[in-house]
Amino acid sequence: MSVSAFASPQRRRVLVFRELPAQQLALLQAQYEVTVANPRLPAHQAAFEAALPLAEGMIGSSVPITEAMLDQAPHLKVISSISVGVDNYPLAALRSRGITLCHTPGVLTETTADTVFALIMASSRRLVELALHVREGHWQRNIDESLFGRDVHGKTLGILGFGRIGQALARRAALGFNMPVLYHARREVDVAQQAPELLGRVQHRPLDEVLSQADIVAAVLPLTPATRGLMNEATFARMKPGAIFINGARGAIVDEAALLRALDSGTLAAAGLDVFATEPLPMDSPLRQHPRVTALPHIGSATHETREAMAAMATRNLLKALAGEAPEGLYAEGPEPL
Ligand SMILES: NC(=O)c1ccc[n+]([C@@H]2O[C@H](COP(=O)([O-])OP(=O)(O)OC[C@H]3O[C@@H](n4cnc5c(N)ncnc54)[C@H](O)[C@@H]3O)[C@@H](O)[C@H]2O)c1
Ligand SMILES: O=C(O)[C@H](O)CO
Repeated sequence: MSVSAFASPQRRRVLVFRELPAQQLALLQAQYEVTVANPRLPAHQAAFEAALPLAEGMIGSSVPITEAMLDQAPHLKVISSISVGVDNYPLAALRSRGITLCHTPGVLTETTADTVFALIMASSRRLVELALHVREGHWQRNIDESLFGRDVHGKTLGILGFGRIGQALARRAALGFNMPVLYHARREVDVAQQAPELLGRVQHRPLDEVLSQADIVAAVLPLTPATRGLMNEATFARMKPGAIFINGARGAIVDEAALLRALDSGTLAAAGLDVFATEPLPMDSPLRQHPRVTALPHIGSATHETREAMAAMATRNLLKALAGEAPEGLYAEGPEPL
């Protein structure tokens, strides 16, 4: 991606802070003067900062937007995130400044649930480890039980967060793999109304019960002040000995040092992680080499189809919100603030 600006003083300005497909970029350029500058790239930082003072709209993802940036952007009206998670945005500051936040719920739900289920399979059946066993030439005779995995079908799945992705994950587990599902969420879901196919197959339980009864626990809830560090020394200690932990949410919901201790003490048999406290995962992170960790580079929604759908939705959101119309992906905090 190159830093680019298309000068025309009278046009309203939009700042694209992460790569956008050409088709979406063209839609923006047809109406607005567009600067493309990703502040995570040193070569783009100056252009990003220079674009803030006149920007009315911003679109992108994976960049923490700070109050200091908002201070530099007095004309900003809309931020359109190419993500469903909104933990990169200072929600209270946006609210108090009257800046609209949009996101991309729904279009990535099924793909992210696929990724989380893939991590469940990979961690339980040791798929990555055993594929490397073959690739690295260690398959010289039939494997013995030291390389056996654990069944997934029929095991109890605990889901932390039972919104769009949690319910899509429950469908895969309950309907496809005959797994009883326990879930922990801020409130009980009316399954008969919202997910009738899961009636009788999922149960809302307090966190402690989900942790102590599930064979596999998968986190798919947002990162908020209430969920930061949710999985820590005490909560890992409540999990079944030999259980498996999967994180498809955000890295910071986990105390990674406590996770490593739970793996090394034998409390956890394995962990499957798509997200980390620091991304990309630092070279010296022990999670990178741990034999019982399957680590992915934050690919929950990373398919061609889904990333295109997210970019298209985020672009529509930005155009609508800047036109003063109601965008499909308006981020609205629920009755309980995050
Ligand atoms: N790994 C990835 O690439 C990837 C992709 C998409 C989404 N995500 C993450 O998944 C999250 C969930 O997405 P979604 O579309 O299912 O959201 P959603 O809003 O539909 O569902 C969130 C669920 O979490 C629950 N929850 C919220 N705060 C809670 C708390 N303090 N305690 C217990 N439960 C709580 C809610 O009650 C709800 O059931 C996103 O916010 C994002 O961080 C990750
Ligand atoms: O929140 C999301 O949409 C995913 O994590 C992709 O960034």
